[in-house]
Amino acid sequence: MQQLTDAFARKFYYLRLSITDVCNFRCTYCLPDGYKPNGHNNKSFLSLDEIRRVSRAFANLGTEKVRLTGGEPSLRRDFTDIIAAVRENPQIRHLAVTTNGYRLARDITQWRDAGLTALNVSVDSLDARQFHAITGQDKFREVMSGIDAAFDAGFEKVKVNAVLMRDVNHNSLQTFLNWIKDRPIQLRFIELMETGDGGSLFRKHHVSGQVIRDQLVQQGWTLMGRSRSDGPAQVFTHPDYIGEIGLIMPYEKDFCATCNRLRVSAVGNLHLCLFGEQGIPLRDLLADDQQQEALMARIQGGLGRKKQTHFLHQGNTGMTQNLSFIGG
Ligand SMILES: Nc1nc2c(ncn2[C@@H]2O[C@H](COP(=O)(O)OP(=O)(O)OP(=O)(O)O)[C@@H](O)[C@H]2O)c(=O)[nH]1
Ligand SMILES: C[S@@+](CC[C@H](N)C(=O)[O-])C[C@H]1O[C@@H](n2cnc3c(N)ncnc32)[C@H](O)[C@@H]1O
Ligand code: SF4
Ligand code: SF4
Repeated sequence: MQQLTDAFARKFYYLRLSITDVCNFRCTYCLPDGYKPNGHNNKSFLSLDEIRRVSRAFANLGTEKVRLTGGEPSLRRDFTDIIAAVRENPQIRHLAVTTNGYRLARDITQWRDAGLTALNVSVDSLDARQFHAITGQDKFREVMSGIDAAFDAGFEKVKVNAVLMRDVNHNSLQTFLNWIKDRPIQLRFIELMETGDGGSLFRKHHVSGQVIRDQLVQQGWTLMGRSRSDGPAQVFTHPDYIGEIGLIMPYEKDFCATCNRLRVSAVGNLHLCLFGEQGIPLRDLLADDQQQEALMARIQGGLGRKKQTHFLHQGNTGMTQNLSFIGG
């Protein structure tokens, strides 16, 4: 087996697999007008067998972690079967999902039993009204009980994502800190990223994670190390807190130097970067088991075209209109 490696000697251990574009939330920074079908109907998202084949190919190329994302991945009726199918590969030791949390309370035990090992939930505000205003859904309490249900189901840690927005939640650090003081939650502030649809929101609300980092350091938080299949967050800990704080700062210098992940969209295109071009079609090689070698060769070959960084500083968001179609 040859580990996936690009022209800049970065190695790829982590696949982010989108399984649907559909979402039931309308987050202001992602799908402010809600999900609109984009030329393909729901049936055209990767089938369970196609997901099985693509995850097998990546597993054989050294992938040790897969994240299921979307749209809202838990909207797939076969979501539990998808978890089990990806876990058929023993090389994939970590299987995570990123979710808006609306199905957690009902289904998390089932997902864990099927082989889910890690959970990231998006919660931009701890104020129910503000949560509603940001997501378009009055479901703060349901999502909170979903997180409790995850601990009850045996998850030792839950990661929570909050998109950092000026004049929305950028002054809420203390509220989040109080929340994680006695809870094993890694609360991550994600810098708002510009997308094709989100230019004006970005200009209005983008704020650097530096404002949070300065406060953390001042209060005695310290930076932890990262392992090879971790996401890009800088993670901080503090002796008085059970929880942790993560900062995802894609505009910071050298953010892309440690890129360790590739993406496959819900229609089966390989994306070399979150802000890249159209993607390399894999789907014609996912129809049966006979084409695994060709599939692996195409993934490996495509990787040669991966660029060193994103081009967000130049205002170039690639073809990424919003993050729902590729899963962030
Ligand atoms: N620019 C950029 N942003 C990323 C990248 N990976 C993750 N992000 C951002 O971080 C958000 C949160 O990612 P998650 O899905 O929670 O997972 P993660 O933090 O990457 O990974 P884990 O460490 O596995 O939990 C994504 O939705 C993106 O907004 C990346 O490679 N590039
Ligand atoms: C696209 S969503 C998909 C999974 C699921 N629907 C959810 O919201 O967790 C993945 C992550 O992307 C983040 N995200 C979406 N648009 C973003 C943007 N413009 N800038 C930064 N993060 C964004 C969301 O907050 C969420 O944590
Ligand atoms: S961030 Fe997630 S929950 Fe919010 S609209 Fe986008 S895909 Fe849906
Ligand atoms: S922006 Fe692109 S190159 Fe940079 S870390 Fe993210 S996926 Fe990798």
